Amino acid sequence: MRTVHTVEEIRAAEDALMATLPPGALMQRAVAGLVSTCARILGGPYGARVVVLAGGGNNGGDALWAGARLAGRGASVDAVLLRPDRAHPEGLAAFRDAGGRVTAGDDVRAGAALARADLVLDGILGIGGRGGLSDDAAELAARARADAGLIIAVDLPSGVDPDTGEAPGAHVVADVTVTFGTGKTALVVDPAAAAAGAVHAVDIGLAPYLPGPRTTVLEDADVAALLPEPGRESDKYSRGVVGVLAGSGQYPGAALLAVGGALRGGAGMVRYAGPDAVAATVRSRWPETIAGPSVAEVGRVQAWTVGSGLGDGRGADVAAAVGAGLPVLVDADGLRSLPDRFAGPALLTPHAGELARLLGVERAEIEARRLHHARAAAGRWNATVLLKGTTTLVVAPDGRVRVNSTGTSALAAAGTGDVLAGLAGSLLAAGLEPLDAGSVAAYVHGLAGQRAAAAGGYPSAGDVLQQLPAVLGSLRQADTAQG
Ligand SMILES: NC(=O)C1=CN([C@@H]2O[C@H](COP(=O)(O)OP(=O)(O)OC[C@H]3O[C@@H](n4cnc5c(N)ncnc54)[C@H](OP(=O)(O)O)[C@@H]3O)[C@@H](O)[C@H]2O)[C@@H](O)CC1
Ligand SMILES: Nc1ncnc2c1ncn2[C@@H]1O[C@H](COP(=O)(O)OP(=O)(O)O)[C@@H](O)[C@H]1O
Ligand SMILES: [K+]
Repeated sequence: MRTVHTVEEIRAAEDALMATLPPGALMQRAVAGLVSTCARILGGPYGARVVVLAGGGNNGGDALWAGARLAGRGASVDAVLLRPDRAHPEGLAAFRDAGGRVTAGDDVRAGAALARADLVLDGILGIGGRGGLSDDAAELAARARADAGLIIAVDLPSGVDPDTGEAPGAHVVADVTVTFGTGKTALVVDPAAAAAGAVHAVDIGLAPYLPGPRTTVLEDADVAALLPEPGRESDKYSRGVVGVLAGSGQYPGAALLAVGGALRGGAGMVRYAGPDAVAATVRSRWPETIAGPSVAEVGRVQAWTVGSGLGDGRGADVAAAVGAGLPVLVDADGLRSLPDRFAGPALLTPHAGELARLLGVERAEIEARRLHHARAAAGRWNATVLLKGTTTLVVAPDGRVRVNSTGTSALAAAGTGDVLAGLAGSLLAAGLEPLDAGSVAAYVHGLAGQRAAAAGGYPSAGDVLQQLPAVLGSLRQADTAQG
């Protein structure tokens, strides 16, 4: 599991750790990790042309120290100081001692150095940054992106907001970010995360001083441990019966995909509530499905998945499923019929457009502040909110956040959301809490998208669905091998 902490938590942990170390030792740990990543990426620093962009704080200090070390190993290094009056004194002295050249940001030599750089180290702002670069820094960042070979951001790409994942103004767009101690929200939540590139973490010994993380990124082993495992005594009821209220005459495919997602996700049984014609289509593909005309008449279930492709005019059925006192997942058209607040476990699965409609804001505003708005909806409806997109977020009303790392644009195909709704519904029915059900489903769904894409061409939702057993099988196998 990868952890994410707030700037306040990181600063408190750094203070506690630094109190046990000689002055400057913590920064040297960070610098050692940064230099070894740079050296590895450069294939050896000897002869490389490096430019350090250094702001006036400790982030600039890291970059200047790293520049000094790289110069000591034969690199040709220039430092561009954005705040010459506040440059990190020890870092700057070490840099000069190692033979590095120093220029001011407005010097023409800065542009020339960037134009021939193999590597630019972005040390303009770190966790002290408030988001948005000043005009001179923005110009250097743009030149670096246009002209230089590779940009490595120190701790995080300068100009993004560390704690929100928002990018409110100009910012560095890095190829790689070398981050220290723990993850930051800006490294996992878009749009900021898109500017971080590949993230390498450097252990500086902070972990014992950090609190339990509110935000995490699940990995294979975490997901495998959370997946329900049918035991010898299991029957179809204990594995979980999922009620599916999805699809319509207009969108019968949504019913097929949601039922398929639930069955392939491990449900012991699926009960489908809907019109006879759609039910017949569902049963021709999934003959094991039990069907009934309405939520009230379909029989007992352990959780409901409602809304995918449902169309208009089914509000009473949605209300019946939501009011059944069971865990419920609400997707797509079901989101038009939400109660004032949920009293029991609930998982809402909007994409940005649906969340925009729910909250009465523009879609662009949701995309710019994804975590903020997912949190707002989770609080407003007392429900876990899974906000779909390039990086899917799952936010519980108590403030815990899971960020999905397996997303792929291969999932950008009609109907993949219906598969996700069925899959997550099966996990709710198996007894997972909404945060676990949503984050495990998003993870597995992303891996299925990757596998489907690897098989070639442009995968359809059906192709993604078809990969679920293989994904679940390999996660379980890895878990068994580890355990
Ligand atoms: N502590 C440790 O032991 C370790 C720390 N480490 C490193 O230190 C980094 C944090 O360093 P930091 O706290 O000095 O802040 P940093 O990000 O360099 O910003 C400097 C100043 O810039 C300013 N400023 C803010 N926003 C701005 C904007 N938009 N545009 C222009 N200026 C802006 C603001 O000053 P102000 O303007 O408020 O006076 C702010 O204080 C951390 O990310 C990691 O790299 C590692 O070495 C591990 C050990
Ligand atoms: N560019 C992308 N990168 C990663 N995942 C994506 C991307 N575009 C879409 N997805 C995923 O694809 C699924 C689409 O779901 P949704 O928007 O509900 O579509 P539909 O209603 O057609 O099924 C979601 O899981 C979403 O996170
Ligand atoms: K930086």
